[in-house]
Amino acid sequence: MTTFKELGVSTPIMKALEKMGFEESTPIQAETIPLAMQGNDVIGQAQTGTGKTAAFGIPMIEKIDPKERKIQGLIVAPTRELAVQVAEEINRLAKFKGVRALSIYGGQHMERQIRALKDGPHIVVATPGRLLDHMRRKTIRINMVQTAVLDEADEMLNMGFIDDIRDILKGIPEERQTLLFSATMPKEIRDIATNLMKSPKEIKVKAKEMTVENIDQYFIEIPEKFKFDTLNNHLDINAPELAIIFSRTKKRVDEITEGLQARGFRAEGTHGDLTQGKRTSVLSKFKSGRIDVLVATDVAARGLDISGVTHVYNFDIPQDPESYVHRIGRTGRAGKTGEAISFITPREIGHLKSIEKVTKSKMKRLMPPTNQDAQRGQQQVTVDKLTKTIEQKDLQAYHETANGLLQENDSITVIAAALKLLTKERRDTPVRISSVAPISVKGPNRSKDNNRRPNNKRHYSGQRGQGGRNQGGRNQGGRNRKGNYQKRRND
Ligand SMILES: Nc1ncnc2c1ncn2[C@@H]1O[C@H](COP(=O)(O)OP(=O)(O)OP(=O)(O)O)[C@@H](O)[C@H]1O
Ligand SMILES: [Mg+2]
Repeated sequence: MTTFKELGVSTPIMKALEKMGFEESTPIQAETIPLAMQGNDVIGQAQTGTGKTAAFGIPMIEKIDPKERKIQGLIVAPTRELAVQVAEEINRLAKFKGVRALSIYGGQHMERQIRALKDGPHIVVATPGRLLDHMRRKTIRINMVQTAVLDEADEMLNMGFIDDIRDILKGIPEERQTLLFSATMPKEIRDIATNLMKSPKEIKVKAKEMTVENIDQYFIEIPEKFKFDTLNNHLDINAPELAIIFSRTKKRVDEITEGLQARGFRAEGTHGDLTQGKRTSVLSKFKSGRIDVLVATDVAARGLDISGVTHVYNFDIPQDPESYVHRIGRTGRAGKTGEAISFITPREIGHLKSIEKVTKSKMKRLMPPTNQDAQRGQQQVTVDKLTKTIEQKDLQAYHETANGLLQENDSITVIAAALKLLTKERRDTPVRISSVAPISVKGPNRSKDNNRRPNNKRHYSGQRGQGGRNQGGRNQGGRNRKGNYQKRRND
């Protein structure tokens, strides 16, 4: 392991790193920082949650002259939440150098942003659409930018942001340095990226698997109509500290959220149709633990770093293996462990295999828990809580009352009553989730909801459902689907 000092990081940033509790660099940081500080263009690929933000953030901050009140660094990120988060991390890193980062994104008041831009930030973190808006209105000056970063580069290039990115980069001096980062980088996307850069150095942190090994990956084969109750049972058994449930459509996100609330969970949903204010407030409630379950579309799949996320559920399996990697990467970050559980309908088993092939990791099969399992699981959660309290040994004040109770009842009854009181009441409010077609290779365009462009060049050909009705055996299904997956990549 390499220390940041060994990487040539300057004193003010060292001070910030110490405050942030970063003792050693992560592999992507150890490889990127020196190369980027020498001025190289870099394509950096490393698993989710391994510190890519600081890997590009530190060399960017190092190059900035704090006395020059002009935008010298520009970071482009695919979602608003991510832009905010990256700006926060940059500000933490840059605090003692007097360098300031500002996030700008759609859905926020233009006037307020313009005022904030006039305040002279050194670094701007922006979503592509809003940044272009400012460029066209000439309310942002990026002609002094020396370093440009595309975070989640493949995501932005993949679905039609390529022209936007090109337009953005055209506004920046040619002698700029360009850094491009993501946990996934399909070859074709990397080729596009390379065209935007000057003989980039490629850093790929060697890993056997695309996913980090501290995430335990499971799948449950389950027909569509049983998914919700299975999710309910699973949440009861696992009692996650924080869980994210990914679903394919905004409508299903709303329905799952309402269903979970009706069953007594503290859950809220987020997707691209909500106002920015709502999205921000849901996320901050989740971060602070005021809700335990976040239901989301892929808008929350990329880059979000929320500590305490112990479980990720794919209520619907995503179309792309890359999306799978990013979704499950919301847990198991910075060396912590996590669990990812994907619900697969029987027709989607082939798709599961194709995801496993690309990610080079295996999901273990879990049997769907029964209601009885859930009940037992819930009681276990209570028992664990009781045991913890017993271990704390601070119970003297209750002894007399306890004795009194035991004189009138037998101990089993008393404990059973305590367990009952402490166990979350299971509700069986009926919940109906409208159905969706299973993922099929020749399925519809992948429905993401962050400002996809209509001129999306990558699309699935064929009719909805065809591939999914492939009745071939599991392996055959996998082969077919993989074949189609590759076709999509090449079209
Ligand atoms: N050297 C380090 N030591 C300890 N913690 C670190 C270090 N570098 C980064 N972290 C922390 O690890 C977490 C994940 O970092 P970050 O969000 O940059 O990951 P990422 O690689 O960009 O992941 P993703 O692919 O999901 O975007 C953050 O909470 C960050 O503060
Ligand atoms: Mg990131």
